[in-house]
Amino acid sequence: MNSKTLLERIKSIFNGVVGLSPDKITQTVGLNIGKIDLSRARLNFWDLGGQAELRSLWEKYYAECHAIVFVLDSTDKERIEECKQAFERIITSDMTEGIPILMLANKQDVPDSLKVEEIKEIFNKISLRLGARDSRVLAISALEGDGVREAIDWLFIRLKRNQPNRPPIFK
Ligand SMILES: Nc1nc2c(ncn2[C@@H]2O[C@H](COP(=O)(O)OP(=O)(O)OP(=O)(O)O)[C@@H](O)[C@H]2O)c(=O)[nH]1
Ligand SMILES: [Mg+2]
Repeated sequence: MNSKTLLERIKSIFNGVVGLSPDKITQTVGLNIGKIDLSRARLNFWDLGGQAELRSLWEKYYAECHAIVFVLDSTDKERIEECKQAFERIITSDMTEGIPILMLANKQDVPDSLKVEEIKEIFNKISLRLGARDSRVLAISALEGDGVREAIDWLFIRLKRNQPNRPPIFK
C-alpha cells in the first residue's frame, strides 16, 4: 500500500529524474515497474497493488523476485490486522523461503503514525515464522523521501548476500 509514491521517490533519488508528483499518482490496479542502477547492478521493481482483491496476484511474482518490500501505511491503525494477515501469507509461502523481506513503515511524516517499535511489537508473533532470512523494519516517508536511500541500501546488501540462494539474472 502507498507503494507507488515510494517507487516514484526511489526513481527520483537514484535516477536523478523527477518522479510523478503525488497528485498524479493514482491507486495501483495493475503493475507499476521501475528500475534503478546501483554499482553495476540493475534493480527492477515491481510495484503491486495492495488492495485486498489484488493480493492473490502477488504470488505470481514470488518465483522471480529476489526480495520483497512490504510497504505499510503507518497511519492506518484500523487495517493493521489485515496487514498482518497479508504479511503472514507472504512469509509462509514456500516460494518466498529465504528471500530478504524489508518492511517499510511509511508515512512517518504524519505525526500520529505508528512508530517502528510499535509495528515490531504488533508483528512480533508473526515474525517468528520468517525463518532463516534477512528481514528488517525501517521507517520512511515516501512523500518526503526520508529513509528511502537507507532502505534501498539495506536491500542491496541483502540481495547480494542472498545471491547463492537466488542468483541474479544476467542480461
Ligand atoms: N503523508 C504521506 N502520504 C503518503 C506517503 N506515501 C504515500 N502517501 C499517500 O498515500 C496515498 C496512497 O499512495 P499511493 O502511492 O498512491 O498508493 P498505491 O501504491 O497506489 O496504493 P495501493 O496500490 O493500494 O498499494 C496517496 O494519497 C499518497 O500521496 C507518505 O510517506 N506520507
Ligand atoms: Mg500501489
